[in-house]
Amino acid sequence: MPSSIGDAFIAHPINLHHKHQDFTLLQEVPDSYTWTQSDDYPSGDSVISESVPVIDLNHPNALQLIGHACKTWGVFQVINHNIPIKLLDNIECVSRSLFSLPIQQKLKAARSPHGVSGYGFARISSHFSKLMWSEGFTVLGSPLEHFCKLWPQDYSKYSNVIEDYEKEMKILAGSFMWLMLGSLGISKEDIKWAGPKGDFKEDRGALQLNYYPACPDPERAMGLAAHTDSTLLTILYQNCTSGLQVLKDGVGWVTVPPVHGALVVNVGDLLHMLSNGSYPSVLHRAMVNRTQDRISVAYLYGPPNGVQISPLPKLVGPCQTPLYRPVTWSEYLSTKAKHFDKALLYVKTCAPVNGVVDVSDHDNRVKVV
Ligand SMILES: C=C1C[C@]23C[C@H]1CC[C@H]2[C@@]12CCC[C@@](C)(C(=O)O1)[C@H]2[C@@H]3C(=O)O
Ligand SMILES: O=C(O)CCC(=O)C(=O)O
Ligand SMILES: [Fe+2]
Repeated sequence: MPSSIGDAFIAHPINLHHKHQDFTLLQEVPDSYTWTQSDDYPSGDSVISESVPVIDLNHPNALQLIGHACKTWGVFQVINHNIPIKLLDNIECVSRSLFSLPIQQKLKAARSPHGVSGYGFARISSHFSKLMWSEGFTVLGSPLEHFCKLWPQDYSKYSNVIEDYEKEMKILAGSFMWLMLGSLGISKEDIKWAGPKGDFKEDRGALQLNYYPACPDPERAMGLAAHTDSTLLTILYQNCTSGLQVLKDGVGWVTVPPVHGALVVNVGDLLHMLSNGSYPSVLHRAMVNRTQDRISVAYLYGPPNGVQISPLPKLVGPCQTPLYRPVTWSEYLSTKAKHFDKALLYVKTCAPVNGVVDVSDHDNRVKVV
């Protein structure tokens, strides 16, 4: 099993046989980018009767509001988070500069099939037969190695912004951990790996820059297909073009409108496990726009290498068994790379008895039949 997230995909490299596209040359959506219902394409319009909560972190009841949003939606937007608007502007500028480089230049920093960092299709692309109308750049740790290839002259001004952003996001993500878990009655003593000061100093994150070019036929294209994040939590900055949608049980796809200066926070699969299923990891996707391009930056936050995530004992009733078995982040990423939307089933302690899933006898895992 992989021991760090940089190794998580070694056993499951992505081998896409499609060439990278220069979207600016496309006057129409090619067949390989045309999604239909059977490709998991969105049916109908998104719902506007309900909206994802926008929470002011200075509100006296912020903790309760966050807890409620996590339980009912698995996602919320936050304002007054103390991240300077200037830094959000700067990360958007760096992303725009990167994606507007010529395709040959971007490919110099291409992600390797078994790697995490670099330029390329979203990792989940290998689970779909159609291509997504987007480009991505993933940063794990320092962006220097790749940025030297993209901008041989002035890589440091770009990498400084990324490093500042990563630093701020890491601190913010640590605070969200306590806010999201605090509302479930979890305190600093309950999580040993939070470190002696409870500041989650050792935890780590990856940064995903996403670019969605304007699309001549947005109804038939998909920016980023529906997925849950394999994280504890994700903090997303989206620019002023809408595109993010979340699926709410019994309601449908709901657009998360950009709110100036706000950040979107969503529950990932690992926090869902830690909460013993109380918090859903929200299914989300990104749609594209006919006239405007769109940029988003996701900070994907997870536990340190080697730490096993399992339901917190306080959240498992005295007569219950925990819903999930312990897994490290890299083990889970590897399971996700192989089984995608079935990954959570594979880490369940027992299979549902509805006949969809069967317990395999030889490796003690769940087999989907
Ligand atoms: C730490 C992570 C989390 C990853 C894999 C790895 C690096 C890149 C992340 C994303 C970012 C884009 C959506 C996603 C679904 C994808 O394709 O790559 C994410 C995935 C996950 O959350 O599973
Ligand atoms: O672009 C968006 O709004 C969503 C991006 C996303 O889901 C991701 O990077 O994991
Ligand atoms: Fe996501």
